[in-house]
Amino acid sequence: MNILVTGGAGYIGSHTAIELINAGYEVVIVDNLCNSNPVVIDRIQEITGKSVKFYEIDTRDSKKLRVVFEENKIDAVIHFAALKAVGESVEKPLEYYDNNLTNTITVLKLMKEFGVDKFVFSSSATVYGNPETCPIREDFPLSTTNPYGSTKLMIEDMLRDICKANKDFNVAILRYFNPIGAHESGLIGEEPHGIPNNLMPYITKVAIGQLKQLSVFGDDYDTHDGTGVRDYIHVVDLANGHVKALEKLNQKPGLVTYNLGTGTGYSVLDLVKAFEKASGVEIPYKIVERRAGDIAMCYADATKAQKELGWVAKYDVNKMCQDSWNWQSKNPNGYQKKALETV
Ligand SMILES: NC(=O)c1ccc[n+]([C@@H]2O[C@H](COP(=O)([O-])OP(=O)(O)OC[C@H]3O[C@@H](n4cnc5c(N)ncnc54)[C@H](O)[C@@H]3O)[C@@H](O)[C@H]2O)c1
Ligand SMILES: O=c1ccn([C@@H]2O[C@H](COP(=O)(O)OP(=O)(O)O[C@H]3O[C@H](CO)[C@H](O)[C@H](O)[C@H]3O)[C@@H](O)[C@H]2O)c(=O)[nH]1
Repeated sequence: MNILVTGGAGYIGSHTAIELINAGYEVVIVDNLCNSNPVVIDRIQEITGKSVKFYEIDTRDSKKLRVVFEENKIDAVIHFAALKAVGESVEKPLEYYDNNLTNTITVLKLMKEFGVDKFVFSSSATVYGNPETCPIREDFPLSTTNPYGSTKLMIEDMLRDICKANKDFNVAILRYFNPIGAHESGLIGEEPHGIPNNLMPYITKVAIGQLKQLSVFGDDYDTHDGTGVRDYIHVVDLANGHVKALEKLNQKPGLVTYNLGTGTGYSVLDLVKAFEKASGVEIPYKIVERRAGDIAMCYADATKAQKELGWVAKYDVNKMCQDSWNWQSKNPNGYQKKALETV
């Protein structure tokens, strides 16, 4: 089977491409590289020993994307391509609505035209807004607090409408919790531009000496140590969730929705301690004000994916920290430095 992976040069897409290839799928990647580096494609090939077709295309560009459907018999699409920074989405809402909605509609229209009936969508736990209780089940109420989250919820709504109207279309909405870690080779990982917004990349940048100390956003939340609690999940486990979702779509289930998380919450300070233990590097931190828009606690009830997909996260927080550090320490400047060195 040929799987079109949009955004496949990005953090989660690249790890998923590897797990798809390992599971015997052929992978076609489309990415405009707005948040990724072409070196990733070489690394995927190096890790898997298989070749990957890559098109540098903006998925909003229907004319160019059509060529991908013409040149390849696509059986299913896994749609990662999106802009994903919450803060930036508040500053640049139009760019977020344009990129995330337009590109999804363009992909879906071409799928309809070419008779492709399986679609896996990267959604986010952000669609649960500020949940009243944890763990969060898939049937909890949905709401959003920023334009990025709204794009995810709008696309989910669109997919629910499409599946109501077309009983032959199959969609897996996957709501990711907090992906961290990297492929254990250390060849691919997360490479945020500028100062990281997310906790784990910030920690690894402090560990490598590029940032002085971590700011912990608030220690007065109603959690076991006052700092925010999240459901961190190893990116390779998350990637495997996509392989399982594809298997499910082969059974033609219509629309299905799954949380992909471990079901366990760790606080900011828990993660700092786990990282220090895994890496042997001390992480200096200071407690600062809460970050606007943050919630106290967010972790999944992951039992639905376990029951219906036979998927369960295998890697613990120690492995997540080890692999994040392995990636960061082998690539202190991300892909750019390595790319120049290997020239
Ligand atoms: N990382 C997270 O914490 C997280 C959590 C929940 C959901 N998600 C979602 O998962 C998906 C993948 O996230 P990621 O962390 O790998 O992000 P990423 O930025 O590393 O990957 C996204 C990729 O999409 C590409 N892209 C963006 N717009 C495009 C367009 N118009 N045409 C072609 N390519 C385009 C980027 O260049 C990038 O390579 C996104 O949809 C994101 O919203 C991520
Ligand atoms: O420098 C930092 C960065 C983060 N945090 C704290 O660490 C926790 C995790 O923060 P992240 O920014 O890593 O992750 P979020 O849970 O805030 O958000 C991420 O996961 C969400 C899903 O749960 C959405 O997908 C969102 O887009 C994505 O950025 C929060 O308590 C946050 O306050 C810090 O203390 N210091």
